[in-house]
Amino acid sequence: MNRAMNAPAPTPLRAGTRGSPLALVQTRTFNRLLAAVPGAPPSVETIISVTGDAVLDRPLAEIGGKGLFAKEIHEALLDGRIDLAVHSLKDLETELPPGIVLACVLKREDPRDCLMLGKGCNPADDADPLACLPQGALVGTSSVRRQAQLLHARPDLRVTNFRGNVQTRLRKLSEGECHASLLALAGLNRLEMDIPAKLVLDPDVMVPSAAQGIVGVTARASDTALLELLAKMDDAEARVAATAERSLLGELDGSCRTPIGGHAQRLPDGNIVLTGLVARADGTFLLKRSITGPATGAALIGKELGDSLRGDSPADLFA
Ligand SMILES: NCc1[nH]cc(CCC(=O)O)c1CC(=O)O
Repeated sequence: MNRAMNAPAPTPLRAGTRGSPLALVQTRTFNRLLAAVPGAPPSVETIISVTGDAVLDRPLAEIGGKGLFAKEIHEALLDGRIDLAVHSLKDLETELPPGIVLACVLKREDPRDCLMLGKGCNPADDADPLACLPQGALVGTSSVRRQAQLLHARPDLRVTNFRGNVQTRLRKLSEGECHASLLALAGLNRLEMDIPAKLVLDPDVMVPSAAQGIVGVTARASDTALLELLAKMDDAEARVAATAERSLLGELDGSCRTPIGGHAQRLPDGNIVLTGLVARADGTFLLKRSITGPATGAALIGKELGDSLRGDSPADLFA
């Protein structure tokens, strides 16, 4: 029997995604990885337009934070308009709506933040990477986490709200609207974008956001066959880091106005070290702590570190 002629083609999976260039690249990467799983149906992208993408003139924290990007996508999943959704995991709330699960995470891109440098900034100094920013420099970022760490290290700096894509930022830098801008290296790498002058900041200079650089895929909890398929795509290393970092974030329960960082790394002995950070947006308070433990206890480690950071931070930083 000729299967190609008689068997119906498998129904393609509808992969929900935001329409931004980064979201589309990530979704296409997912589709390509899925196609390599034996027996998997094809997956086609379905763009869901979300509120967060339409409002560019105000900081995310002000217009409603993380939930803003995912809400419409969760609804599409629960309505059955899509079968799964591909997200930047750092933009996904730690507690997913009932009926939705984090089905798999993909191999992590570089989790570090990077400075896009404009006129007057010279990446030179080895000992102090931030020394490339001139005294009193104006830095564009809409992230309270990046702002807090910057101002804590360099109280002379000034921060201005800055969102938008890389091209917009490059233009603003070249027009002298500010001296430098901060963004996630993972985004640049995924878009295969190089920028004229940049400085990558190590996590001990700038603690990244929980799950930065990790793509996460959500699906309906009831869709057991699909969950089984997606589980085959789960990257164990990224899963451990995501579990530790998101558990830390969940325990801290900050509003999105609270600067919080979380970064897990694997040690040569197999344990993980999780670094967490809580700060005040103006940099006047900053607490950073690390904890080590077994990868199998990633969720517990995150919870313990979150507890400890919260216990020693001003209460008004938390919801
Ligand atoms: N908050 C927006 C966002 N969500 C994910 C990324 C980059 C990719 C990633 O971190 O996985 C970015 C851009 C940025 O923070 O510069």
